[in-house]
Amino acid sequence: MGVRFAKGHGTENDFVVLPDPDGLLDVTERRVRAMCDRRRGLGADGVLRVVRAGKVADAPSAVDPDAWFMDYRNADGSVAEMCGNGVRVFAAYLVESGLAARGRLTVGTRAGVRPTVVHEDGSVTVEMGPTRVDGSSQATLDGFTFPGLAVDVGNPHLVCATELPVADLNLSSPPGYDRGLFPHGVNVEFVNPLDTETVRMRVYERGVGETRSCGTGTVAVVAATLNAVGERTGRRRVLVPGGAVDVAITESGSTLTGPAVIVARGELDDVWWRTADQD
Ligand SMILES: N[C@@H](CCC[C@H](N)C(=O)O)C(=O)O
Repeated sequence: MGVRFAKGHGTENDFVVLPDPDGLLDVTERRVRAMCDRRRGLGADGVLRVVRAGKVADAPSAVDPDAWFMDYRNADGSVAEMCGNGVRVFAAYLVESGLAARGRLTVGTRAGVRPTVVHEDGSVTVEMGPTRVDGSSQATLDGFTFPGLAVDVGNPHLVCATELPVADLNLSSPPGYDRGLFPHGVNVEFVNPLDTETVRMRVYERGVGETRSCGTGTVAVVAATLNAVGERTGRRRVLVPGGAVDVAITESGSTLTGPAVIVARGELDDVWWRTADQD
């Protein structure tokens, strides 16, 4: 019997979903890298293990041990605190698999509890928690320097608004950043504010590379965009290469609304799973 999986995406930020309610799977860094590899594996930006919080050693104590926990890994095998698009796909998976009813449900993450609503049209709203603007910094890319704002959304972001069209940037190699300020790495967003309702963004994700969307990144971008015009609350539509999401920043937190799609379900070959840990 192979290892069950599903494949899903949220605005083309794609994930392998691994159902493992009792925490029995040994999801090693090597296996994550192999699953996410687009040639020798299934191909994905990350892995979402679906497990009861009580079975996860580093789940925060605020998460009910019986709650579903999103054990998120980046494509390079590293663990990250939060993944906004991942929570939408995770919630859609729970509903489509009969593990939770459509409507309100709660997802545990390393950044804390994320209340979520799966809507009738398949879109998902996630309460993303508070955002924290941590001050100025800068990124470098292709010989250019981009002033930016550090924003924490449970995971670290550096948001760089620029007049250069983001579509023209070369994100084939990682942007440089201040390693003193971001000792554990950072997700870097490049942003063109378009009008008072819309911004366009591209992202280079820590542990992955350029992705077609980053949910926590879109929230960081809206927090930084509002900060730049002296506002603490507001909403924006964020255009990403993989589609569009809607973000609201309120006095008490933030929400992210966007699509979530389950593409396929299947089984990883047993021999492949065993050998994937040996490379
Ligand atoms: N794609 C995600 C963010 C995933 C984690 C990130 N790469 C990190 O290391 O912090 C999202 O949708 O938020």
